[in-house]
Amino acid sequence: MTAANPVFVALDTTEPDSATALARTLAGQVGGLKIGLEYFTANGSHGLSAIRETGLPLFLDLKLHDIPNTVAAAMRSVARLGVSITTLHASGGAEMIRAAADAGRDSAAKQGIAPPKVIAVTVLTSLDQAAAEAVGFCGSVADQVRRLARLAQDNGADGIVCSPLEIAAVRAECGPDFTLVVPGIRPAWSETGDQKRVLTPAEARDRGADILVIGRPITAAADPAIAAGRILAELGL
Ligand SMILES: O=C(O)c1cc(=O)[nH]c(=O)n1[C@@H]1O[C@H](COP(=O)(O)O)[C@@H](O)[C@H]1O
Repeated sequence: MTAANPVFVALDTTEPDSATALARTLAGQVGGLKIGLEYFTANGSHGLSAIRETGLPLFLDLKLHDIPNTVAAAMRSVARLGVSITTLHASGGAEMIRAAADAGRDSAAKQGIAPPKVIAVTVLTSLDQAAAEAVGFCGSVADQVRRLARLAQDNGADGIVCSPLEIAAVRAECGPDFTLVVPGIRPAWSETGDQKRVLTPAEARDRGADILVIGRPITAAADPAIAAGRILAELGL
């Protein structure tokens, strides 16, 4: 179930003007726009209006992680914003995931709008094996991702976030209809930065990613439209 254009660009900035300008510049090239903590904490839900005008699907990446009652309440508000995708941390546990997924669907239904896909973050792509062990994850990162993917699917999440390296393991565990959102995407010509578990856009797509989340390789490029065009060409789009 790979989207026609799987590229979602991460508009990681606090500035509404630059986010909007970038969104307009890239609107004809990408499949969607991701707004994260950096932007949302600075601008709140009002900051979404101008970006929404591009007409592209919005992915509101807040990575909720708290007790079930708190996350469910936050998810009710997120679901009223009319975004297509949102995130929580799978490590918040079964009850938290279930409460959030149910709350999002109920809240959207009351508004008569489609619910956001609830996507559970497994092991952040900025963690390598040693860093994952240091926070107490046991076994290999791939095993931990697979375990959290199973927990997420069993408790009503629509999909997960994982690095490109775990796509095959999660597909085998969760099947073809579970949405795999994949950051840690680095074209051969771009810097890795703080990302640890990375592959190129084409490698991630070929392994079965549904959504490729790409930030700095596009947004920090001298010309973001040219960088996006290069990535689309590598994907054959
Ligand atoms: O949930 C996410 O989107 C996410 C999860 C994860 O494990 N790793 C990760 O990088 N992300 C997000 O994906 C984007 C990656 O940006 P770049 O590293 O600039 O391509 C950022 O907005 C991160 O917040």
